[in-house]
Amino acid sequence: MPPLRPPPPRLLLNNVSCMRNAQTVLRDINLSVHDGTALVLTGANGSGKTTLLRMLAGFSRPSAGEILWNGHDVTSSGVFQQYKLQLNWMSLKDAVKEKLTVLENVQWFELLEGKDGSRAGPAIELMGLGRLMNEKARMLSMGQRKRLQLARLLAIDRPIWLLDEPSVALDADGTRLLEYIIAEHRKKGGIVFVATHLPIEIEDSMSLRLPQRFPRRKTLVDLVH
Ligand SMILES: Nc1ncnc2c1ncn2[C@@H]1O[C@H](COP(=O)(O)OP(=O)(O)OP(=O)(O)O)[C@@H](O)[C@H]1O
Repeated sequence: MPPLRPPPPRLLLNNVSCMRNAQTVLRDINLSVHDGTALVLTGANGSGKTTLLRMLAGFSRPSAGEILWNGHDVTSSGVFQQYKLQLNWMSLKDAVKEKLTVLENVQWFELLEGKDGSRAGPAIELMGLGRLMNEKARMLSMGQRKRLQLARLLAIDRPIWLLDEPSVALDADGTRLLEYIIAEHRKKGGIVFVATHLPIEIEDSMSLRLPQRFPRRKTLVDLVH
């Protein structure tokens, strides 16, 4: 019997580089990402974390190399239409509709997906916003808005999560909840990318620290130490 081959990675980054304004932001990134994987991206401000997430989302094309999903280039037009349905993107621009209630904000995303809106309530409850379900979103604090974004992730339920600074503004409880939903998502085979400056506990995660792009100059912080 021939030896069993490991399954091909769900996502493969082959020598991915990115230029911005004639400067190299990312150089030769290589990653194999299988179902259930979490990757924590760290690095100084401007090191390219969001840029990499945007490329993973297919929003921008690598200037060299390729990103393959099931062996197909994610930026090729036929593939992108399918690939984008796999993605749940969460960024600092939260796209929360201030005039809608918390519930409507989540249901609206679900309806855009062609779903019936029934997952919104349980997702909001899980994220600890049950008592605010019928409040207008403009009433929410920063951390509550973040929890609302996380409720949207849960309600839409796509396999690949691209999370840019997901724990900013969350309290300790909120961060634990975030860690919990990431763990549960991975148990179902979901893939999670997290770009962060804040500590986050994700069991068996891969980590990628992007190098500082420019030699560091002396800053005020150096002068006061
Ligand atoms: N739309 C753009 N056009 C040109 N350059 C850009 C654009 N967006 C980002 N950049 C540049 O790309 C580099 C990487 O930015 P990016 O936002 O990916 O960094 P980051 O690691 O996410 O930073 P931070 O920790 O501050 O969020 C920066 O030098 C930034 O100025």
